[in-house]
Amino acid sequence: MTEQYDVHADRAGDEGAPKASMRRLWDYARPHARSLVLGGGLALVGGLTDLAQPLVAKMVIDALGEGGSLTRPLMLLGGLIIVGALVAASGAFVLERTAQSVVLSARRSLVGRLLRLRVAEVDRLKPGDLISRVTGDTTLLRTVATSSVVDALSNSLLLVGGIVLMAVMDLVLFGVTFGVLVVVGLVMAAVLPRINRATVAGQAAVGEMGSLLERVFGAFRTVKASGAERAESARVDAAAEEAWRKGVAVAGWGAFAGTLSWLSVNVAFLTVLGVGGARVASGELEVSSLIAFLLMLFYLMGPISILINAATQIQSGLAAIHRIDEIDSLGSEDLDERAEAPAVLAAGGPATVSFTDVAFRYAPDLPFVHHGVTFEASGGLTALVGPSGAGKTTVFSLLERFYDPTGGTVRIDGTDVREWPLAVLRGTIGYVEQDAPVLDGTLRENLLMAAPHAGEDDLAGVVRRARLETLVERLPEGLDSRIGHRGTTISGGERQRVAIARALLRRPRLLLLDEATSQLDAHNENALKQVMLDAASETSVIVVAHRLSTVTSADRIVVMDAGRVRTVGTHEELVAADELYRDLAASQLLAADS
Ligand SMILES: Nc1ncnc2c1ncn2[C@@H]1O[C@H](COP(=O)(O)OP(=O)(O)OP(=O)(O)O)[C@@H](O)[C@H]1O
Repeated sequence: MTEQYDVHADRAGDEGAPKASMRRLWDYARPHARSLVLGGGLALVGGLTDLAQPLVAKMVIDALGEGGSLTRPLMLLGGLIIVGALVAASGAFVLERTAQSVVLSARRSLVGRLLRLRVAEVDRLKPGDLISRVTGDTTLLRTVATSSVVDALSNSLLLVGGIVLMAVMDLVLFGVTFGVLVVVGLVMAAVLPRINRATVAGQAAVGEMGSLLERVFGAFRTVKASGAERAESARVDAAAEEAWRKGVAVAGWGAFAGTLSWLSVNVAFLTVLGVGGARVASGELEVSSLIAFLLMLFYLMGPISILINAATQIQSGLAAIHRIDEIDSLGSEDLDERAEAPAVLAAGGPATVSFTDVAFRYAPDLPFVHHGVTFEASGGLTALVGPSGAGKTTVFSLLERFYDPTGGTVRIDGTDVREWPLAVLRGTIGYVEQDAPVLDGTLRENLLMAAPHAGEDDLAGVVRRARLETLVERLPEGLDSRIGHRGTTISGGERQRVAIARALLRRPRLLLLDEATSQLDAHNENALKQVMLDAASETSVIVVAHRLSTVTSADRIVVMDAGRVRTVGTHEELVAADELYRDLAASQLLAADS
């Protein structure tokens, strides 16, 4: 499925310049406008004091020439330097703090969006790449949305200020300098898009590395058992190398732009020195004016290189925003927990479920999985049985609204699930997935995940109902023991009962239980059967049963085959009347029990 991924890390680099605009950059910066203005203002004042230094230096030289006192101009120069440094440092701190805040809000909003993505979207994505967007791409925003924008604005002002002063000082020398600046501008216009493209491709390669690592750690034992460490690490290496290549390209273009502008200013310096020297010799220009002009030219090297640097960083920021914004274009869920449930849904007691002519496929380019599924389940224990791939687990996904049907209607308590507020719908259902995942953390955290406010009595109750007492006793710190990454320290059967206890703690009106195919021994199987029957006495339970032995006493058994409901009945009725069920029962040595 991952092949269809269209927010595709590795393709982003081929798409030309990212579409994110300066306006989007401003969207990130706007909430911090006040700190930006403060930080930028301080930085600008710091810069202006620098700008004033050549003028004061001219005063010093003039005073020297006229034999006047040096004390005042020198004190003025020293004061300017100290005040300028202090003001510039405060500005830098305010801007850096704001930059961190921009990253924080970008991360918060991105994480919020990611967790609300529709399951169908996540099916197509590479989680490792998504993680790199939250961790890596947001980091690129750090300086861009603040310092770089401020640098670009303030140094443009300083540059313009410097140019105007130069024009006032001497028009001929100004003409020479201006010509050089035009050349620098043209070079930058050619280089920036290249930096932009290389940055996007570099970030995409970093995302690809994340995806590959996630793939390895998702099946770590299999990778080891297959002796595939070397091959897998070669894949990650290749992505890392691609990131390196693009990073080097960015560095290369950046260095080229920087050097060229530096060279140009030096050429301008020499030309101004030559032309200016000739004009001083002919008496058209004072020596102090030439020195001040040259100082101004050198001073302008600062704003020019900062501008070039800012422009380069802004390209990286735009590339990051492009990747972050791609998440926005994906389908997300409305999980408004304050949404009101229709009156009928507020009812208690076991929920009723009905599927009416439901057709469904996972994606438009995939074949149909359900071809008109119709059945009802109200209270008690309902079992879904049938060959692998018949579409049983898909029934649960449609009830949870992980996906919406392509045709037909899924109803709970007579109301189309699409009309339920999503949070209310999922609050009504307890869902135990087939591989019953547990999250890294303590047993208690795992149980309380779906019902954080449940009390100790409720907790003890579900531990008892899910037959978890022995596990709790065995674990060194009872409920507060860590059960590890993916439940590595507990058995498959225990994991499943932990998942059931978690689901029961939510007091669901409908419990969906996808039975594991192979994890249970006879003891665990019997325990599971008892847990299911207990739960079915107070709520509706639907179980996808791979072992008929666990569901022979179900109130109704729905036999599914190739995306259709073949028949519905009790175990005895089906053994008598349905050939497929009889075969399934016979293959599991159950027919004789009936
Ligand atoms: N997320 C998905 N994207 C695309 N196809 C899927 C997805 N999940 C399941 N399928 C396909 O849908 C079909 C039905 O899958 P489903 O899991 O509902 O069957 P099942 O009856 O529960 O099978 P099993 O008994 O093996 O668990 C299968 O062919 C499967 O490959």
